[in-house]
Amino acid sequence: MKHADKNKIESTAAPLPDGHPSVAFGKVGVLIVNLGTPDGTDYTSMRRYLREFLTDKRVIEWPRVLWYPILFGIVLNTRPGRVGKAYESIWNKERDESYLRTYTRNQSVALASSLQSHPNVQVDWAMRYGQPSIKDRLTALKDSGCERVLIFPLYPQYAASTTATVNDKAFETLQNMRWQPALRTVPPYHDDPAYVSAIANSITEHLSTLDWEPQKVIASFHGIPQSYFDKGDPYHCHCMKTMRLVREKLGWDKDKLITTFQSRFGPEEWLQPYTDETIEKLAKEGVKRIAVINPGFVSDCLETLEEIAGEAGEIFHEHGGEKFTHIPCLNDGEAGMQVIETVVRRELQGWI
Ligand SMILES: C=CC1=C(C)c2cc3[nH]c(cc4nc(cc5[nH]c(cc1n2)c(C)c5CCC(=O)O)C(CCC(=O)O)=C4C)c(C)c3C=C
Ligand SMILES: [Fe+2]
Ligand SMILES: [Fe+2]
Repeated sequence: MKHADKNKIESTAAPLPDGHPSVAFGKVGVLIVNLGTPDGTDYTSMRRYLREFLTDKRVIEWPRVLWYPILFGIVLNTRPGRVGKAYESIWNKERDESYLRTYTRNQSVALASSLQSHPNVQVDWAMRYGQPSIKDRLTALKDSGCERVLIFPLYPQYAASTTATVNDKAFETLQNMRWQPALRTVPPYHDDPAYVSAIANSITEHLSTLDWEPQKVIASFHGIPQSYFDKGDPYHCHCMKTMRLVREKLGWDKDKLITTFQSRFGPEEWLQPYTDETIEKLAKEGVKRIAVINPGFVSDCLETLEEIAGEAGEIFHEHGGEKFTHIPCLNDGEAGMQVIETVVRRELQGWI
């Protein structure tokens, strides 16, 4: 037996004695998890989703006594209607769901297919907020015989408000299990050569489809409050490292590829430079052609389709910009699946 085979799950069990409860075993689970999404764009669905999201202490770290009166008194009364309209504009009407859900499901199906040569591996998907929940899918994997489960938070750059809260939820689910599966969590892969190449290639491939060349390419990441960074969150460093590597891969200089942060929420200062302000400034300075990419988002969603492809494009045009293009996320395409499969195969080493 090769060294790496020692940890593999062998199904050499004898038949169960009479009266013994039936047990499923011998499998390895992979659970890919993205942020979440409302079930519908109506007020009730939006409120339920935002409530689950915005009561997460990993997302809003303010003391509850200060935050809850604002959340329940103002935010959850005003935001569901406004954000519901934004979701409506990017809703996948064919499936009556958000694209984030569509892409995440497709990624799970494609990953399962690429791991077909390992029949004991079972792939599933979940959302941190909304459905399908981490609790339900992790329990289903365990019940179907997964003795080992790899949790894959679909965020290349680690942030406590994304990666850690997925892992927290998975471990919280285990707290209620008598017979827990062994759990592994996927580390950030912001500097993985497969990911860096996929982002660099997606830029060059997209630009080759245009009959114009952008003067600037903006890499816009979701922001976090500056105070989270000051407390030690590595997110900013991960974003900056990703973009240094992408720039090196492309052989571009610093002026051509700019890193910015979007999606501010609340009155605090967030990571800077802000995407909207940068785009406005560039347009005012006379830059006429830009492209924007969202390397931190594995799948297109509200934040990329509405906030960037929609709103950011409008800001650019309003202030004198002429040509604007949004470079799509890797989604469930071949290059994106190559990244997901590479990371999963590496993290499953010793288990398959
Ligand atoms: C303080 C609040 C928030 C922090 C911190 C935050 C971090 C963060 N979020 C993502 C990825 C996504 N966020 C999305 C939507 C979204 N984010 C917040 C707030 C914070 N995010 C809110 C309130 C919302 C909902 C929309 C809204 O009300 O504005 C999404 C899109 C989901 C979809 O269904 O399309 C993603 C994805 C990251 C990566 C991140 C920290 C690094
Ligand atoms: Fe967010
Ligand atoms: Fe740093």
